[in-house]
Amino acid sequence: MSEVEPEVFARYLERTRWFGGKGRPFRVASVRRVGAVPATTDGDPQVVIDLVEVAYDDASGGSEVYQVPMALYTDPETRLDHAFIGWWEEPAYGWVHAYDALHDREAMALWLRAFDRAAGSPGGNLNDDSGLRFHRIGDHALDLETHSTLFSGEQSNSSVAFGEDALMKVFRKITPGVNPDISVHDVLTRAESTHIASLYGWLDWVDSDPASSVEGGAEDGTGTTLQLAMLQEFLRTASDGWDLALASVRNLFAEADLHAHEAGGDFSGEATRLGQALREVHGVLAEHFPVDRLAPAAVAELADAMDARLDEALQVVPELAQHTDALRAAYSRLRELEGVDVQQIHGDLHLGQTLRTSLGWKIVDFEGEPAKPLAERLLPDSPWRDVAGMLRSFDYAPHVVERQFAEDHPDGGEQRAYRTEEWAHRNRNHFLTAYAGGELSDAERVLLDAYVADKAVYETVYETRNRPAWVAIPLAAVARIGAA
Ligand SMILES: Nc1ncnc2c1ncn2[C@@H]1O[C@H](COP(=O)(O)OP(=O)(O)O)[C@@H](O)[C@H]1O
Ligand SMILES: O=P(O)(O)O[C@H]1O[C@H](CO)[C@@H](O[C@H]2O[C@H](CO)[C@@H](O)[C@H](O)[C@H]2O)[C@H](O)[C@H]1O
Repeated sequence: MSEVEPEVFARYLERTRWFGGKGRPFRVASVRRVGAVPATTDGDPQVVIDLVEVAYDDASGGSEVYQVPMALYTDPETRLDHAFIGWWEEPAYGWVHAYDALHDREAMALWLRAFDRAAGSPGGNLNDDSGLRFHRIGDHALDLETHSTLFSGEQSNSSVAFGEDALMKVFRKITPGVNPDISVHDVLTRAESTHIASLYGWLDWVDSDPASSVEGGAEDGTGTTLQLAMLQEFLRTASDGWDLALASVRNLFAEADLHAHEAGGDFSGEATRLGQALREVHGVLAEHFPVDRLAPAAVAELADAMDARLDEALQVVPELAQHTDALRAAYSRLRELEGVDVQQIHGDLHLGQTLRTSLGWKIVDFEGEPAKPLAERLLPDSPWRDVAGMLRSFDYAPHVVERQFAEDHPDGGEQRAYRTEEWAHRNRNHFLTAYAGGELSDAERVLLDAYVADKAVYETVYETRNRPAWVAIPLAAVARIGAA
């Protein structure tokens, strides 16, 4: 048990990018020490992991658990001032200064060494008395001479690159049980899929305290397993698919007289390759995870779920009200289907989850939609949900650039609007044709239309909450569904 005052963590959480409860009234209900990363020399810092339970005091209520790994030093480390959490007396170590361990190269080197030692241990597992278990798969030899660099992007988790060799993602919001990012990467890695970053290992903690009842936990006979971190191949030649798409649109806008297929930086070849990559990944997932066919009653439930999501969205985005008939009609057509094939999918696919490397496209982040409960994210779903996510992204990219251009160049709006639709249409078509391998059947079209509508509604809520200036993009898509 940690001796830290809960307020210390509350103040720290509010300062981080990854805390999902910002803006909501909350309090730290409990702090639990799960263990220490094994030190290898006397000079190493103590690296400990706490789980911080946050309880919300608003109408929605509920609670969440966040992982806070810390590097503890007896003297202040000014190089880590930006990652300072607090100072307090620890029963085992005395007075310590605590820093977020993800910012500390010394602490990260210890994690990497623990993963490395797991590779040489029986079964690829390194267990310590506290219940921390480092697992390794494959035969990649980790480069222990590298320095760690914490990614600085807007992330719901925290990723640290070890040179150009490996990437460790530390999950921040912790839900008991299997983390699909690990389980899906595990399967795709063993199946030698060429469109993902290979999994090198992961870190679990087994909660063997009988007094701690963690709901939904995966019991393995010795306790409840919580998955804390994932180590994988670092894609060193990667460019973000979203950034590449934006660059392509900018090229098109800069060449006012050219069509999308004539402009430099045409994206359609990449869209085709992305469609092929997704098809391959879905194929491997279907081979290795359960597949099922939803009977009409279950398909009706799918339509009901979309209706319910729209009902909730209307509370946040009242502008949706004028389009509800068209949206509900798109969902309702699902009820006419004789069945729907479902399997393990990505669940939250968009261009920002794709990386172009010298060896082709890679798909990352198989955790599913962050806002959904874990049990829902683990359920098989239609692959057309992923396809719809990508189609929405091909719509977003040119509209985002169009908005940026409009700020700097008030003239030429009509032509840019034409170019925007041209780019979106061209790349959606290339992606879809490559994915489907030909014309879509009527049933596939119904499924795809429903998922596209559902995703656009989700996006209106996401943008209203996170980037209100962008809500016009998905709202326009919803309006187009109404006009079709
Ligand atoms: N294996 C990898 N190699 C290099 N960059 C990666 C790799 N996996 C993810 N990324 C990049 O790291 C960032 C965060 O990854 P992501 O898995 O989406 O994290 P989160 O779950 O926090 O959203 C993204 O910019 C992504 O492009
Ligand atoms: O990447 P996350 O899993 O956190 O997904 C969330 O954030 C995404 C934005 O980063 C959001 O995606 C939406 O905006 C993208 C452009 O920034 C666009 O390409 C996507 O098509 C659009 O949905 C995603 O919806 C949200 O879940």
